[in-house]
Amino acid sequence: MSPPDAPAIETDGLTKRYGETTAVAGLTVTVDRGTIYGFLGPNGAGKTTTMRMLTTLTKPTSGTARVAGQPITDRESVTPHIGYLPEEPPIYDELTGREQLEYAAGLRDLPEAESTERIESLLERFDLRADADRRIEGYSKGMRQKVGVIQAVLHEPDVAFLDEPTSGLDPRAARTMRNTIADLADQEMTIFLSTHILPVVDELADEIGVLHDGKLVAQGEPETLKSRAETGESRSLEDAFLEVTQKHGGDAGQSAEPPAE
Ligand SMILES: Nc1ncnc2c1ncn2[C@@H]1O[C@H](COP(=O)(O)OP(=O)(O)OP(=O)(O)O)[C@@H](O)[C@H]1O
Repeated sequence: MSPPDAPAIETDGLTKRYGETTAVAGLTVTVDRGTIYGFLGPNGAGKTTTMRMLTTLTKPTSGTARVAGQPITDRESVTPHIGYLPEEPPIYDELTGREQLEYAAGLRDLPEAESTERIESLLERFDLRADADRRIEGYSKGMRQKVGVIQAVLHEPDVAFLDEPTSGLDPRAARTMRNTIADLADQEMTIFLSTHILPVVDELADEIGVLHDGKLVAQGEPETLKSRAETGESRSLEDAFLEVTQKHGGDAGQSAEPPAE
């Protein structure tokens, strides 16, 4: 169990360097339990590197972090508490969708009855039941994405790290994804959500952090970020994003184009 009062995520000066490149520079953030944290930033800002550190896949160069109260240096204690959907979901083409999910449940030591029930209900929810016994090699990008997300939350982790969860999904599936994320947060799961699709973050996030060149350049509730400090007048999240990433240098405008869902 994680300590009951610990924040879901707590980082202090988290830094990652690759040779001359500083991918993440002294990141200090706190994410409360049961909230949805929208993690934004232009291409190359350091979002994936941050998520890889928080999921113990990459070691920080310096700084510390705790996820579900566990230090990220202790991989074995962090892993049971987290789920991760990376940009390319780790799935086996030769398995069927259902076999892949059963395999993922097995890795998490989920009791069979519980995992069967959850797998069936998530397959149903994502409209994948009819294809669940086909091999993944024949799946579309969106179907693979659905399998990736289901396996990231199947074991009901305390914290789910989702990198572009709506990528490749048609509008109906993207809506199912957004509703699922909101439901999971209602059930006290913390969602660390990275996406370039700003309306998704605007709709879902309780708190937003904007990363630029490895540094956190803005943080707050969506409404706060959207309100202009000088006049109090509201602007779109896209305008706010462009402004904070422009102010801190770089050609943020290029990277803020929302990709098609
Ligand atoms: N394994 C690596 N070796 C060297 N440099 C790396 C490595 N991984 C990331 N970087 C560099 O670190 C910086 C941050 O990359 P990262 O992938 O974390 O950005 P991102 O915000 O996830 O970008 P995107 O939105 O394009 O996915 C980039 O300059 C990238 O080139």
